[in-house]
Amino acid sequence: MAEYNRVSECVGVITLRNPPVNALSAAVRQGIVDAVQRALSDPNVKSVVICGQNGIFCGGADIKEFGSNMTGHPLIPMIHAIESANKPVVAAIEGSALGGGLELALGCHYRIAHSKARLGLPEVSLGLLPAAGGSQRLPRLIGVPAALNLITTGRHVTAAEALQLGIVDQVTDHNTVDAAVKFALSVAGRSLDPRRISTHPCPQQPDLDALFEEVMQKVRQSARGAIAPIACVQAVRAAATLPYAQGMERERELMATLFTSGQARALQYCFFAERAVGRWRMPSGARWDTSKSRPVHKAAVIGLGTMGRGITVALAQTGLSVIAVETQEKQLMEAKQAISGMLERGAKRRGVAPALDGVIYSQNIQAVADVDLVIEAVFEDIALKTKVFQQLSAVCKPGTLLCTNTSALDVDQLASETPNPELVVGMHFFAPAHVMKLLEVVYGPRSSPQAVATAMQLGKKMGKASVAVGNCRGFVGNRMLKPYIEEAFFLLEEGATPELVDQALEEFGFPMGVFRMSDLSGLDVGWRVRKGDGLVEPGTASGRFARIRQGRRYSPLGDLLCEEGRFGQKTGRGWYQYDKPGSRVARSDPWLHSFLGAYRAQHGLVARRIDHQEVLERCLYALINEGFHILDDGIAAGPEDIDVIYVSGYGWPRHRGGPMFYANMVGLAKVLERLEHYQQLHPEVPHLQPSSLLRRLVASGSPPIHKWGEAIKKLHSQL
Ligand SMILES: CC/C=C\CC(=O)SCCNC(=O)CCNC(=O)[C@H](O)C(C)(C)COP(=O)(O)OP(=O)(O)OC[C@H]1O[C@@H](n2cnc3c(N)ncnc32)[C@H](O)[C@@H]1OP(=O)(O)O
Repeated sequence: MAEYNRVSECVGVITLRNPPVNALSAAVRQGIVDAVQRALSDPNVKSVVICGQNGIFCGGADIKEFGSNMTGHPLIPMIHAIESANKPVVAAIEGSALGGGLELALGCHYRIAHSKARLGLPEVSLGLLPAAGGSQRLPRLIGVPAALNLITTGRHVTAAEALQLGIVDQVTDHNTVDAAVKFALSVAGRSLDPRRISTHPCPQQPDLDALFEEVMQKVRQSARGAIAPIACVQAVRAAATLPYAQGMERERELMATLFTSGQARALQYCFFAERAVGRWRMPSGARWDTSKSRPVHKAAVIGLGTMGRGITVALAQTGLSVIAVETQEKQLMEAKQAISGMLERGAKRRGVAPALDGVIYSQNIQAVADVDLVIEAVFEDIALKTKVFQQLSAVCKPGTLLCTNTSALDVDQLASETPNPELVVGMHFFAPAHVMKLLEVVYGPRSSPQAVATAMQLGKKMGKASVAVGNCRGFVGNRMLKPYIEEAFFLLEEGATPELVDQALEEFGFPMGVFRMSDLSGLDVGWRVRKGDGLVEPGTASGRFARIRQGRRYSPLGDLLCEEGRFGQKTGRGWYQYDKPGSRVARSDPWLHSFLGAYRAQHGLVARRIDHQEVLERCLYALINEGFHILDDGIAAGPEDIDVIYVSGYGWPRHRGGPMFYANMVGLAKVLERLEHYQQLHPEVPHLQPSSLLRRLVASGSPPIHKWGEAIKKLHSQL
């Protein structure tokens, strides 16, 4: 797992071999220890180079080992042995040096990086801190402010930035191992004392206390309940204020707390879940590894409203050539200006040239005749979308993939209106489409595996967390959101306020509670949908029966606010009040509170005290319950798909892993018991009726989340 060779007579080269990322598994650690010993005891060897096979130095500790009892040679003494070696050790960094990989490099006396290499300490994103001495060595090497920035954000830096910060000693465009060997030869015999980072004091920093206070405040604010960023600040503070050995002790204590925390488990689950969703599969048996995607060189976007503009930008930024179509000249000109601005700002941020020439604007749908893929993003209206799809079928060359950007419409119905339904898939983007990470790729029963593979591949190219899901009302994300929002409305009827509900959800970790979010996205959006569903009734009927519609409990609160013209931020009034239309700072609104009081009186509802626990259980367990229905229906292939959707697109706190992971952490039996409890209290609310899959999983002993797939298969085969 670590190969040892002698080159140029006197340089020992240690190559980490553990594909795909040369993670520091127990076998690799042992291999390094043995090879270092061999090099140091060989009198012919004057210096040592450590590198990784296949163009990647090291992706860090083996995250898979974290879930088990870690055995084997520990990382810290291994790195210490390298740093205290009496022969120079040079790290030859190609590809990535991340986490434990960079900590290993920091234990070396010199670091040479390829110009395309990326370096970082991303442990914080796994709920950890760089606890193989990284939190103590990096501040000593590059100073406290820069180290705090890297360690608390986990961001990766380019080789150029690493050189500027002083993390690496040299950057090369050529063969990195050759450069490192040459370098190792040149430094053989030099004193190593100044090169042992752990022996350096931290560079002096004026106003250290003020700096730490400021950073801690910033981190607490952005962490939204995550504990690792705070521990990272504490560890760097130890580096700045304590001798190395004591700093290491503090690093160890902080790591022990993080390591056993549920948050680290949740974040590591997210890491693997994000990769697992790329290995999509459909109920038909089609899979990612047996379905070939089609090349997409040229794409088109139809409809340049907010979504179409964002999608055009996302496509153009991947280097694709894009035809952007809008039939009205004025709208086309406005869109062109807006898209160019977005491309320019994006390019400036990324330090590249804007892809302005990549977009061709047209009023004529004929312009898309030779594209490989079209994304239709016209208004959310099935008749309009059908018309556009029929036009596209007539205009596009044979085999062009037709994608619809819809958040709720029936993808299969749309497909059935075209001569080639196998070429149709949904691509549900989230606004703003060039920023938001999530993409639901929606397949209907007739979508071909190739169409799904192509949309998934395109999503990956756009840097999206792309999740393949089946076709149903609301797909996965919005379908689960419905019971969540309905429960929040019911809680208001029963005595809660928007402030109380939002506070409970924001303390849980959502960036915005349900009512602040509703004010941001516009109350009229849901109103329109409810009207379409025939749920909105005019008038002021009172009593319980006025709140039973289509056989189930219904809260008209949102409709009543819309009737008052309260659409949220855009009108300056919604569940909260705002200084003026478009303003973002939500303030409590006395009008709303008296409105709720009058509403309850009208309907004979007596307000009761509702606590945060009830808010969380009612809103979150209703949402999770729908997740179980979705799994049972085969709309999502596994819990990971649902969790990636919620973490990437719906603000579910990442350190809680996603709704299905959270249910697993809370305990399925507990979730079931609370749903049964609330269902007894509210029998007219079907979404509180526990899903049969949840019941069956509990009855089969609540298997851990990574075994749900097997359990679901077994349970289905028994039906
Ligand atoms: C005492 C504690 C000391 C140290 C703590 C640590 O070091 S924690 C680990 C810190 N390292 C990281 O967080 C890096 C994680 N990996 C990545 O960011 C990327 O994988 C990387 C290295 C940039 C490569 O990206 P790429 O897009 O090329 O590949 P991909 O992400 O799809 O990964 C390929 C497969 O490798 C698996 N993998 C990646 N890193 C690790 C790892 N550190 N341990 C175990 N496995 C890892 C990844 O899961 C992929 O496999 P798959 O089967 O598809 O899940």
